[in-house]
Amino acid sequence: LYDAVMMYGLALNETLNKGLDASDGMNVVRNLRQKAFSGMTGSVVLDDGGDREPDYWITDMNPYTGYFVKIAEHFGSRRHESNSFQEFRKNILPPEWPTGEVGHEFAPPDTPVCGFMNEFCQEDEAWIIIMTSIFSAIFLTSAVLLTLYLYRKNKFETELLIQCWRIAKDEIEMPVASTAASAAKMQSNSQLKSMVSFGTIQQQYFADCGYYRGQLVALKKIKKEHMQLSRAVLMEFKENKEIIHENLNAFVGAVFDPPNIELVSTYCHKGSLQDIVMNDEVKLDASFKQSFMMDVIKGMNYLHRSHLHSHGNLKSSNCLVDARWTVKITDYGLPSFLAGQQFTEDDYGIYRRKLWTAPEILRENFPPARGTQKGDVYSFAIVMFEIITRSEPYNFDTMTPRDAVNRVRNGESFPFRPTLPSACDCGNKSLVLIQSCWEEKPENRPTFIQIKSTARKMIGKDICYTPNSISILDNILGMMEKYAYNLEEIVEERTLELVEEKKKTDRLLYKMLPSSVADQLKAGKSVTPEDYKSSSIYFSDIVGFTTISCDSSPLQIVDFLNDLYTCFDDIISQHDVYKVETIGDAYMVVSGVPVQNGSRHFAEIANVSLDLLSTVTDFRIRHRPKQQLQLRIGLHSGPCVAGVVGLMMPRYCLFGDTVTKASTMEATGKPLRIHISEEYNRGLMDIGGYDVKPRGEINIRGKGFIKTYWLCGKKGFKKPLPSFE
Ligand SMILES: Nc1nc2c(ncn2[C@@H]2O[C@H](COP(=O)(O)OP(=O)(O)OP(=O)(O)O)[C@@H](O)[C@H]2O)c(=O)[nH]1
Ligand SMILES: [Mg+2]
Repeated sequence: LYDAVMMYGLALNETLNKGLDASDGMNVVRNLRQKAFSGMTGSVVLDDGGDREPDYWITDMNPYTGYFVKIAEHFGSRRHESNSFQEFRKNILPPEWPTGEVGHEFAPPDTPVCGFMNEFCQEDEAWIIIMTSIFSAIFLTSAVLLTLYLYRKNKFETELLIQCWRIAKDEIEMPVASTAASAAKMQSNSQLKSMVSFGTIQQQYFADCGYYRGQLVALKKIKKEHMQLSRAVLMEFKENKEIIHENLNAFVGAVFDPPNIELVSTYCHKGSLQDIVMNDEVKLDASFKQSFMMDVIKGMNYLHRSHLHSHGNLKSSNCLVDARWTVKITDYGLPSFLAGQQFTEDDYGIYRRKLWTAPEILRENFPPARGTQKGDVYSFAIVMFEIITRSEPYNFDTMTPRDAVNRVRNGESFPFRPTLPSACDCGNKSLVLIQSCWEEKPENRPTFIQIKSTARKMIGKDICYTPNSISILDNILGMMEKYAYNLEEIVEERTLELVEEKKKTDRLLYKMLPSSVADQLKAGKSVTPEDYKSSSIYFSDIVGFTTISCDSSPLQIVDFLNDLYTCFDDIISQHDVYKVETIGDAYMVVSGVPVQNGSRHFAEIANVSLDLLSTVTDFRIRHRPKQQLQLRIGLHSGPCVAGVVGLMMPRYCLFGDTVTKASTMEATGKPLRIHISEEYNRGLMDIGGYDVKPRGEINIRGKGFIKTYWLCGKKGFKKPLPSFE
């Protein structure tokens, strides 16, 4: 503080001496430069900038003794007076550095390489960071890719080694007897047919089948006794397992237990396309054929775009038809696995296999194991020919398969092919498509993508399908819907007819039996006999009917009785009476049964009798118009029992003495007269208004002499009646 006050005092004095304003700090500070005085801390020297040049010395700690040793001195006060460096800086001892080195030459730089604020190294560092990041990214990516590659390779190899396609023979259960029989039956229809069609084939194939994990599978025996599972074969199995498409028959796996080697694939219930198209019992319309064609095209299109690239053995026996009528192509892939089979077929069989092979492949000494895509298109043309014509490609009655194959191979000036029909139910464009597919030059044949689009257009135009729904199932469903709708209408119609018929039957039943009785019988109940306390019974008979019958033909009699009883029925329908029966010329009517009517039955029966008698007076027999019909009527009243007798032809009958007596009244009466009993007469008298005359007493067998009466008319009865004189 002393030195500071001194310094300020000197500067202030000089400012004032110069006549400057001392209240301006800058003036005072400017007079502080280049000053020297002796202060409390020694000599104080200020340089041009007003900074103090101090005197000091530097000590260094001796690491061995632990004492500080003066190694240099600095005399700031002398700095401006001396000309040589040594005069104001004096090195006493060389400095010893923390590195162990001794001497000024080992002194660390006064400024760090990258500067105190890293200002000299910034650009370099950014560059290094960028480069480091790039290299790290490249390294990391490569490492990830390498790991991925190794992982996939490892996985692939593991999968190859695991052999997930491999099936142990005992994992396949043979179908139990009934299932096997039905499976055999399912096939035998088609297979048997194929045996007939290809009568000259010596070996008949039947697909063996079994159950693998509950699924019905077809087993195909490979004709090889020894075989190594090479890497190529393993790869092929893996490839086949990965193929999944609606129109490619699923490859389930293989039994590999040499000499037993079998391929296992999903079983198709309807057999092969060959079996179906050659079976006359299977009716195929155009839509079915087109659906088959579309299925084969879709399956092949997928196969050609898959890693399998081509089929190489496309033929109708390798197009299977499943339970839903979908075609599924089979026997694809596995070229190395299938190569070298020992076929035991004869010449016929060997050449038959080649009917689907394209001419350029037939000409090759070593045909490609997988075939070619264009070769598949040729095979497809032959399959399509078989579907459309439902016949074999060539007529083997006139030529052998060997001839046919040789002619195709030789490439005649007009290439030898199956003979196409002039028209086709699937549309004539199908024929054009077939021709383009079996072109001699492979490059002129279309690809399956082109075939698919042509077929879609063709089918879309010719047939009712829309291009997006070309499926036989859609077609069948459509047909079923229509059928169901139609069926509903038919059921409705039939129900109405049934109701009408039932009404007719009911009407007939109600005519034959009292409605209460008919209802009971309809309900399946037994009819209990009913007791009636009071009823009136009418009996009538045609006088001389036997004579009339003898003189007439049966038909005339039927006509006559029909006329008469229709007329009678018409009359009785106007009264409260019930017609019980007609037996020949006898006519029986009752009142008060089956519906009781108190004592009204006396009057009802009397009225009916008078009406009938009056009608008879006018009635003319059709074939004997001059003859007067004579009716004998007897009436009686009393209790009776009514019931139904018989099960086959149930009849409503009346029983009791009243019935017998009424019949007797009729039998003992006279022509064109109404003979009534004493009991009945009493009832009539109670009602009154009837004209009744006593007949006197007559002798009735078993009853003795009884009083009887004649009913001759009724008050107010205007209809004509015969004379009772
Ligand atoms: N029902 C039914 N029959 C089949 C099945 N697989 C094959 N078949 C029948 O077995 C017969 C013989 O088949 P394969 O042994 O493959 O003989 P191929 O098809 O004539 O000739 P390649 O395939 O060349 O060996 C076929 O014609 C079919 O009728 C199937 O899943 N279900
Ligand atoms: Mg096959």
